[in-house]
Amino acid sequence: MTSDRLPGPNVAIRRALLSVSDKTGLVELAHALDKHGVELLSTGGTAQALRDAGLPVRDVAEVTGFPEMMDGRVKTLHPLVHGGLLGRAGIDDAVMAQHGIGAIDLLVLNLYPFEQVSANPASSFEDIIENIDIGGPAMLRSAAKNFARVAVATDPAQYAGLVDELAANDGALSAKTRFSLSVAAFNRVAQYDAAISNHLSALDDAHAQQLFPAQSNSNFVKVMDLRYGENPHQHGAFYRDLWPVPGTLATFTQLQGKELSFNNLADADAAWECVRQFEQPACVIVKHANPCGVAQGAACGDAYELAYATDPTSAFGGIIAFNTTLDAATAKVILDRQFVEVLIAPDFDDAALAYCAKKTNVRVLKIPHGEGKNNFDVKRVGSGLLMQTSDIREVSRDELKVVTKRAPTPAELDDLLFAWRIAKYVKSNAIVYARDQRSIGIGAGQMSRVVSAKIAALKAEEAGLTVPGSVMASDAFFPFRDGIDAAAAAGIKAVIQPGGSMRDAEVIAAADEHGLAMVFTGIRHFRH
Ligand SMILES: NC(=O)c1ncn([C@@H]2O[C@H](COP(=O)(O)O)[C@@H](O)[C@H]2O)c1NC=O
Repeated sequence: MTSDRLPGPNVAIRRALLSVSDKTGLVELAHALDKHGVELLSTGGTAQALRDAGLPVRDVAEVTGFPEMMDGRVKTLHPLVHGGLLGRAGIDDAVMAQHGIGAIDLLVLNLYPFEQVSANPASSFEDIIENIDIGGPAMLRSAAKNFARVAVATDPAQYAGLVDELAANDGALSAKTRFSLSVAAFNRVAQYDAAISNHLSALDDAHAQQLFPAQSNSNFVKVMDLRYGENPHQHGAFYRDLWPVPGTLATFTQLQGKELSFNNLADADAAWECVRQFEQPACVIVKHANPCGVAQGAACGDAYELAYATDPTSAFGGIIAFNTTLDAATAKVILDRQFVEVLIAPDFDDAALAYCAKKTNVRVLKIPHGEGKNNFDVKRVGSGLLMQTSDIREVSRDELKVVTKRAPTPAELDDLLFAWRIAKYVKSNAIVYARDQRSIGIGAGQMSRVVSAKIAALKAEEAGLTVPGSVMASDAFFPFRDGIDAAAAAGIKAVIQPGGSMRDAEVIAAADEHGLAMVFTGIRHFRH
């Protein structure tokens, strides 16, 4: 049942209760209500703010006959308040009259800032507990349950719409508005309770916060239904975090193109996360969640040409991401040359967009740069959830340990770090061949490392690229010397890998035999 089919008349707003922690927009809203002749009831600090603005307001304490007490722990928890919110028109009129309960038609309420206070390391445990709002959620639930007669606003962002509707409807609110406000209120209560539960259930006996709470409660907001899931017989939808991290995929704006699919979004995430790590203009082309070409160049066009040249066959129908503004010349080259599912960039020249507009099917996503990264990564397994901190570890030059007789040259070192950054985004077992800040061959998703190395060489050969002189990155250690032997046979000159195998000595000896330079990162980047 959709909200616009909900039966029910408009409700004239005659009496409102305002009780807000965040006083943004309060006075403006109250003035609008006052203009419509609405009686204003309010709690301590809110009432004071309204009085200071010259508005007529009645204290809830006067209505209930009880003072606010226990430092605000008890203010509105009273039948004269909850009866006023919960009483049903045409059903409870007699009992309300019998007990002198006046109907409240509008609740304007936002909650104690538990999320902000609990996230602040300077907050004491007592402060955090005092910021668990009790009366607020109780009133939100009462008003939201009774949407047939009552409207409830939980966020200053809703006020302007309310004021407009009251003006257009002669001081009344529609059933559709009341229902959508009710859903928003229940959502807010669910978010709030989830935040309290997550915080408290992550505390140990000394009240120190642990990384993983004993119960994990998540809230995601639907961005869109998708045509289908990973396959056409599956259903799909895309949700974002309540507060999306700046710079991540969920902050995208689709500027043009066909409806995004489940796989488009999964691949777009891989492409964007890989490309945004580079400082120079870079391009990443992704197919089936793996980069099939990555390069840095003087400008986005150069980067694209080099990335494309790694594997033109796989690039067909790919997701192409840039970390710089896409210019018109590059847009033209791409769109004239190849079929592309999604184009991603932090910005687009107007002329580039005009060119894209000629290919109406191409999805164009703008994702503004931002510093953020998701803190946690989750994966469903059966009726369970695997949760981990995200793989956001970068390896710096000084952390690299040279383990071979020959140390990498400065140019090899640059390429090793470049290849390492790509390997992090390639499904395991991942092998990346690279030279001069461009990928030469990528072997992904194999069950054995040596086969991934062979595939990387095969890809380079198919693309007509020369392997000799390239470097190799491996996302995890080589269990045997065969991977090094295969790489040396292909002409690889330097290797970057985590190290840590039982047979490291044998692997290092193989590298020395072939005159390779090899560095250990001490960090592994499995990606499944
Ligand atoms: N205890 C109660 O009965 C109660 N009733 C409303 N509140 C909260 O008091 C706040 C507003 O307080 P004030 O108007 O005093 O600034 C709102 O965030 C509201 O959610 C209450 N506070 C906490 O539980």
